[in-house]
Amino acid sequence: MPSMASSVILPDASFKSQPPLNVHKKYLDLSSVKELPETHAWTSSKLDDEETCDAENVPIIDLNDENAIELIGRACRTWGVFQVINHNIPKSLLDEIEFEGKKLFSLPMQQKLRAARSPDGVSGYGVARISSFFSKLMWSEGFTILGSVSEHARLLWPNDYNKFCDTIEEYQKAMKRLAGRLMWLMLGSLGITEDDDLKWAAQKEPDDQGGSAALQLNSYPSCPDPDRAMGLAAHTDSTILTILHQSNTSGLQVAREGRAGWVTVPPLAGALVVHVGDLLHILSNGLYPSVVHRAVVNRTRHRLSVAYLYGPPSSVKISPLRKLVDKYHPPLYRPITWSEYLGTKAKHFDKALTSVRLLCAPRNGFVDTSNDHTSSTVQLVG
Ligand SMILES: C=C1C[C@]23C[C@H]1CC[C@H]2[C@@]12CCC[C@@](C)(C(=O)O1)[C@H]2[C@@H]3C(=O)O
Ligand SMILES: O=C(O)CCC(=O)C(=O)O
Ligand SMILES: [Fe+2]
Repeated sequence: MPSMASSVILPDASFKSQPPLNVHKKYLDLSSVKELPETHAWTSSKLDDEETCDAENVPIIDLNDENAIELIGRACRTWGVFQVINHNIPKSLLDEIEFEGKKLFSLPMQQKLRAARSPDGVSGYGVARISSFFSKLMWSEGFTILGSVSEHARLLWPNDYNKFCDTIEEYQKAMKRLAGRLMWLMLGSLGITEDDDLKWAAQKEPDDQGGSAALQLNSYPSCPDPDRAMGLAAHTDSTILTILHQSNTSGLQVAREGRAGWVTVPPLAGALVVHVGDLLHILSNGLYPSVVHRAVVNRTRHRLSVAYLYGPPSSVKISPLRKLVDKYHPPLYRPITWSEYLGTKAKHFDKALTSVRLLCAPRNGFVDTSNDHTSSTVQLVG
């Protein structure tokens, strides 16, 4: 682990009283910085060498389209990401969560640090969890909500947190419904309408299906030197699927399987971005690869995004769906729960999927030796 990581963890108790401003670069108030500090300067080659290629666009899918399932299937196989329209989430709710997010991040640093994520924790205010894998810091701040909203909101706004909580709860409820619907469309496109492996997901009532989720608010202040900064480094999400609402400022980029370069996902008013996550990659036995994505920053505009990170109940074992496995298609991943997977991700980051991969040597003489989950090639050995 980079040496910087160990030096940036503050004891939780130190924020409780009156923490000094800018205690450490990790909690630098980015919106007040006029010049990019060395701690946040990624080598320029990291950004420049990877030419962006916008020749092809991420698919936009109308959920009212009668061919929605097929279109989703194609998007999941080839991109791992698509935008959805006619998703029934009211524009007013998207605007409200954006407003509440902006309000949160514009609080003074001392106030945000009252809700700081503890060193081993998941929820609260802080830098991206994956920061510890990089020697440079990212140009962003985040707020993760897992479980009780009010617990954290109370720390931020001791006297007036109801509005924030109401908006978050309404958003979570609407997203849970949409996530369940999207998951069944994605599974449907794999030919799966019900499955013994997916009892938890059986949709009796739209509001009554058993997934769980985290909500991540991301803030990317305008940056004095955007070409050398990184908003959120390249990663895949440890989810079944993620629903991302990006404000009207672009920044999200995705990598496409087997191709060089980054493709920008342009913000489209009212549309939501859907990512295939690592757990769907596992469920689909690698047919729907999770999408590698990142966020870049810009010189003039502050950007906000809200990610609804959807997964199964935390202790349900996830493994390649039985219907997708046979003697010609052996299971490529071992069973794992969402919580175990998050632990694996925290330890192995981009090698997490590989670390749960089973090495298969079927009798046809092929062995899957790929040690990188972004590659689904099967190589001949011996
Ligand atoms: C349920 C999740 C999923 C987490 C961890 C935990 C809560 C916060 C999520 C994120 C959100 C930002 C990118 C990411 C990579 C990160 O650093 O924190 C995500 C991570 C993951 O998808 O692995
Ligand atoms: O801000 C974005 O566009 C990406 C956010 C993201 O990837 C995440 O929260 O997991
Ligand atoms: Fe992500």
